[in-house]
Amino acid sequence: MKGIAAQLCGITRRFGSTRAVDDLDLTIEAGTIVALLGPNGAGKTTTISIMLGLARADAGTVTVFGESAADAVRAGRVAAMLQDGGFVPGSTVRDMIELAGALYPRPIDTDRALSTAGVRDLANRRVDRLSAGEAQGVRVAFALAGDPDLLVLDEPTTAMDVAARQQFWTAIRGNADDHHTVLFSTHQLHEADTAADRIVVLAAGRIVADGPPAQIRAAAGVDPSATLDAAFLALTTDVPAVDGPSTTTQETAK
Ligand SMILES: Nc1ncnc2c1ncn2[C@@H]1O[C@H](COP(=O)(O)OP(=O)(O)OP(=O)(O)O)[C@@H](O)[C@H]1O
Repeated sequence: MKGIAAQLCGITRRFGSTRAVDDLDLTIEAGTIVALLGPNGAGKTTTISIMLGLARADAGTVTVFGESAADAVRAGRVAAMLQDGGFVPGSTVRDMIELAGALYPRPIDTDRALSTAGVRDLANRRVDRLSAGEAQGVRVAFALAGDPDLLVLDEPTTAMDVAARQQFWTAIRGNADDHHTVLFSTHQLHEADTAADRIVVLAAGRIVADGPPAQIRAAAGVDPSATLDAAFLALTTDVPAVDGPSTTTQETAK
């Protein structure tokens, strides 16, 4: 299944005078792993929230597998792992993953989701007794359980230790094929460098570079052997924000 997983055209979202996302065009091809990078406040979470239908755009259109984000989510084609995703208190990890699978038309086996996410040993643990890194792993299993066509991950490895991060990226790469598309945001740029087919760099709500890691370095004018951090800083430092007219101020996009 090649084709377009998600398409954002002319997306703008303002919070008061801040343009969190500013006339953004982004097409994500099916079967690719795409990293969304940007400094704090660049608009990554807002973009992801709009793509998932969790926040509205002030302007522009979003389609996911050719339909509205809400319809794609309802059809079980999209799953997300968000920064603050919570669990049902008192339930076990296994309960949560079974619940996640039950929400989707073609769930994978619960043990497979747990193993892929590296949390099988935690299956009988209560979710309110997990460490922060363990909880991240369980969120990964939760997102994988429905075998979604598009997996959206907002800063997925935050709080994971080195071994858990390695296992996570092995699982994500192993899961990516023509049928599985992954979009993730991260501040761990080396992870984007090694895991992503394509990197989209946002600053002040706009795309300032887009392409495979080598193209990002070239766009930044840094040496091909330079770290992605160096390219990122060259691309995103001192990008001016564009102020927009005041509209919504309190609405939640996170
Ligand atoms: N609910 C909200 N109300 C007001 N302003 C908001 C809201 N959500 C986001 N913003 C603002 O929109 C801009 C983009 O925020 P967003 O959370 O999308 O950035 P981000 O790239 O995900 O940042 P981070 O890396 O810190 O998570 C920021 O200036 C932020 O302060």
